[in-house]
Amino acid sequence: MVTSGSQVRKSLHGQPRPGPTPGCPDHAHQLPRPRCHGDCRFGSASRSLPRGSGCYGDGRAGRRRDSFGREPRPQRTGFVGSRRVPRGARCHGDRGLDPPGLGSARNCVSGRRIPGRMRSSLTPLGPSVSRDRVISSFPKWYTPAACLQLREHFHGQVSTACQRGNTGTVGLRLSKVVVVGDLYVGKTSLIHRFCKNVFDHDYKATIGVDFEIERFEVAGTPFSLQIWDTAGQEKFKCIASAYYRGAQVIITAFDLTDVQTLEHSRQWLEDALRENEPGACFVFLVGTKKDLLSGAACEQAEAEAVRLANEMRAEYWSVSAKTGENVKAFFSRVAALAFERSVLQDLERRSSSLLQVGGGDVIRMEGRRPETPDSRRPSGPSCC
Ligand SMILES: Nc1nc2c(ncn2[C@@H]2O[C@H](COP(=O)(O)OP(=O)(O)OP(=O)(O)O)[C@@H](O)[C@H]2O)c(=O)[nH]1
Repeated sequence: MVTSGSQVRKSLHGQPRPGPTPGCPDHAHQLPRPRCHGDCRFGSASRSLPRGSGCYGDGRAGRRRDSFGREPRPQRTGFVGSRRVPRGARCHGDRGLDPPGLGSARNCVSGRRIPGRMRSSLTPLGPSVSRDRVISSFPKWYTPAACLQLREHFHGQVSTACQRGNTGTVGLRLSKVVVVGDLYVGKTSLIHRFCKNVFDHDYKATIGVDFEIERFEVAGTPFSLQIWDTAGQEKFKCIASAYYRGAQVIITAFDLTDVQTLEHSRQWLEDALRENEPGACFVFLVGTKKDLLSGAACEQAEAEAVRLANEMRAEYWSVSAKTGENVKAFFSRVAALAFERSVLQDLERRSSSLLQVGGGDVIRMEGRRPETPDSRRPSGPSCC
């Protein structure tokens, strides 16, 4: 069940707003071309934009004005059949949408598809990412008691590949991050704190899904995360779950002050994993609203969460969207782990395609295959 654009999209006063829902294939012919004004987070004209993601940059650089000299109206970075509306707002949609994946990536100037061969040889251009999105050393875990990897430096093959600029298409692809969890736990607040550095005290329920794209520079290589915010309300679960597929990272959020939301985390993770290949996703368990707890209460909540994180084979983090505590460090860790896996997978893909000779024969491998996080992952519950 998915909402139709005209049914869900409402003005601030609750009046239906005509027009298509960006990202909806049914309205594809009516959608404006993705916009890129050179100062956007996608960078220059050669960058790919998901269809319908009207991009006016991150607000730091000059914006293009219309013919009346007006500033463009602020756009949601990735609006996909969803809208945050005041509590109690209803969703009446009933159609299915395919999440816009890489298949719909377009050249942001011409709107034409970039042929695969050409895309792989493109070097990202445009402005560099902001300083706090530059990751040069491997970001540390929150606690060694529940972490996905204890190493504090990049994998040797990844460092070498980055130094030689041999990271294939990694810099041009997006890694998908899906954030799930009960309603009101603070998923949207966490994403907005990181992507926009804002915090809103008012609760507005997410309907369906929404996404943001964040550009990083990891070990000197451009890298982007597509961060999907999903609705926690049960009645929107069927919409949100359609977007779980193809995730490289699953973030299960719970409210540190509400133990029930921690108990529900396991179910959220199961639902998200069901839509993905086994072992394909990094899993994080994130306790939100850390500012509301202190001392013994905080320690107790964290101890319970660490226990569950180990059962879920997840990395644990406590954060506060209100104060911003640990938010940047957390997403840097997510980006570094996702980047490292992407580079290793790319190396592996390229080495196996080199081994493939005409007629499908495969030459026996002489050296070691590049190690992937999956192949290194222990089978026990703790992955540290
Ligand atoms: N004190 C405090 N409040 C927070 C924090 N994060 C979120 N909140 C508040 O918690 C409420 C819910 O936050 P949201 O981000 O809308 O929650 P959500 O998980 O996205 O909710 P759904 O969209 O319904 O799934 C809002 O009133 C926020 O202001 C935090 O770190 N500290």
